[in-house]
Amino acid sequence: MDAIAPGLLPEGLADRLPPQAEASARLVREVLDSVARHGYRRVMPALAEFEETLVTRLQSAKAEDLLRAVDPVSQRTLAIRPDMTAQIGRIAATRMAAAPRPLRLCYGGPVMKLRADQLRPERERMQVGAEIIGSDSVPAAVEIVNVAIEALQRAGVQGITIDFTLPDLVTTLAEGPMPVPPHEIERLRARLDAKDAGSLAEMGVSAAPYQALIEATGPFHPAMTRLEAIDAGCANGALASRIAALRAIAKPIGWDITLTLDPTERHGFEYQSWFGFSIFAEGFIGEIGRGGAYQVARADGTSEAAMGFSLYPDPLIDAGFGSESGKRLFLPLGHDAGRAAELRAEGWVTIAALSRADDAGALGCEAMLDGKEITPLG
Ligand SMILES: N[C@@H](Cc1c[nH]c[nH+]1)C(=O)O
Repeated sequence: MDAIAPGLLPEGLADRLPPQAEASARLVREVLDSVARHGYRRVMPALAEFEETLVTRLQSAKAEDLLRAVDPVSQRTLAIRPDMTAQIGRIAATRMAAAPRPLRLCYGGPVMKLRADQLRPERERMQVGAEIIGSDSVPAAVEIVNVAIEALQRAGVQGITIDFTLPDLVTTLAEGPMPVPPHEIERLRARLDAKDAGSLAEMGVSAAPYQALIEATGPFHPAMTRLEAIDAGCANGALASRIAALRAIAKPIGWDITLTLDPTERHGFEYQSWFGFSIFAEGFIGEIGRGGAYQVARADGTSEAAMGFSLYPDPLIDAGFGSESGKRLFLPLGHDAGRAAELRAEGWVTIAALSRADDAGALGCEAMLDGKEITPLG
């Protein structure tokens, strides 16, 4: 094998340099501060854990999608977390099993996937989010969606779109009022993913009623009207409670947020149940966040309802969110340390000379301390 060039990182991994490293930390901080005001308390799950505990807790990550290694210490396979929600579930089901419900927790940190996806080449991503453990009710969904929106808006994100989905919709219909043989469901879902009405028709009579679901996609209100028509027709009222829930979740959302519906969307919703949502922001390709209802498995075989959201803020950071350009002041050799401390307290960033060779301009300073005075640099 050839030697690795110095500074080369594996595909999909990258360092964050100034000023983005600081911007990333600031943005994560802003989101966490915003959710903390709603009573979410921070946990810091471990960076890696036993593969089986990550895979089984939510049926989320499939083992082959995890970055794994055999731990020489425990002789077991460890995996780097691909999604902190599963870890929050583990913590809630074990060490915080006795904590009162609903349990509100939040988190922020890097996660790692084995493979990049088509839209995002990076494998390591920052994830920040909040989870309610102990409820997946409509009020829990209302809170989670609104807390996510508020956190993004406080961070300055505009042009937010929330796309609602019903992750278990197809299974519910296929097992109930719109029956499809179990071995056909996957094929049906793939064709719905492709929004290909023609290929659905080719699947035969049992798949035909599903064509209407393709039409129930797009701006929220017209799409909901179409979903209601499906419910009144071939779904035989099986969706009534879901439709009412979606309307209740949508109701308090501000007019400045665009709402859409994509009832059969399942990409990224591997473990969510009756409700899911994706978050988009104007000018960004792909989602910047996602959330929904799910179940956390407990050791005794029972499960607990939960609801949460995760944001993936890296594209925002690349676009300049979170950056704050502090004014940089050069402190020459022998400067007045007391005055410099005062100026730092006023918000200046000070760069102290270590030798006569240090160049204020090259070090990015816009001013210099001259006695007690600030002198702008040309
Ligand atoms: N962790 C999920 C989103 C989520 C949080 N809570 C529930 N769902 C994801 O990143 O896709």
